Amino acid sequence: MDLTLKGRTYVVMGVANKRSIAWGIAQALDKAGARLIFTYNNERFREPVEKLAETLEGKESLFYPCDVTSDEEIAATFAKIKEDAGVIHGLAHCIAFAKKDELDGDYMNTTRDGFLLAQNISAYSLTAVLKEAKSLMTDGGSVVTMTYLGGERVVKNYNVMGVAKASLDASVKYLANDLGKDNIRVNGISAGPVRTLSAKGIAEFNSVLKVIEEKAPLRRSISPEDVGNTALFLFSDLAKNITGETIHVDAGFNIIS
Ligand SMILES: CCCCCCc1ccc(Oc2ccc(Oc3cccc(O)n3)cc2)c(O)c1
Repeated sequence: MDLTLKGRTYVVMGVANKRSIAWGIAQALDKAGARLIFTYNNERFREPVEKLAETLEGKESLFYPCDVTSDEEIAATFAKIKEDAGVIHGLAHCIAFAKKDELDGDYMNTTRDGFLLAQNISAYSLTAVLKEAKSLMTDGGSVVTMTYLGGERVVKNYNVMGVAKASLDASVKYLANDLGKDNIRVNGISAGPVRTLSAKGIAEFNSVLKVIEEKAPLRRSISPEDVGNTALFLFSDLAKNITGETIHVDAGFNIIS
């Protein structure tokens, strides 16, 4: 029983650039010997992701477009992955979006469109992806998605994304229940603030990062590598009886008021 993923294949969804949490996860899985399959939202991301993948130890990475708002595209992408790779052993879902102007000010300003968009991309997409991906996990599997404290309690400005993360957190549990009989585990990682491309969409992000470094029990911020290491554990056999769980990788910030 160990942390090696040699001979296993994982899908990593949501690498945008070298600062992405998804890239931290990819690097950890690569170091553990996994073969990686990357999906990206649109062609704009294909080249940067392929360039990053060239720096990995593993040289058999595969790349596919996947706009998670399209059921047809998800089905087509996983059909191609099934054709090209056959079996996958897990999937990292690092995808979320909300309108920038709804990540600032009063939550009450959320529009019906903005609410549904955030739910569609940041929460339902995990269910939509697993509908297609589960049939490729014939050896069982492990699924990890990214969540945040703002879905458990009010974090200023996180607003509509917090409600979407609450929806994602509940989805993790219902999906874990449905997929347990197929020996597929579903867990969340609740990461502390990381300075990513996505974080740029949140008002006053920098001040939240500063508060963490001053108030978190461990008095420091976290890195994509920290998240990658926890994801590696959740994908490994060491976590074989953990499902429906969310692990906070946030220097302990979630335990304080
Ligand atoms: C006020 C909260 C500070 C800590 C936020 C930590 C965090 C950082 C980034 C997170 O991921 C996203 C992903 C998409 C997203 O929506 C965006 C991002 C950029 C532009 C845009 O129009 N929408 C907002 C946050 C996330 O879910 C949580």
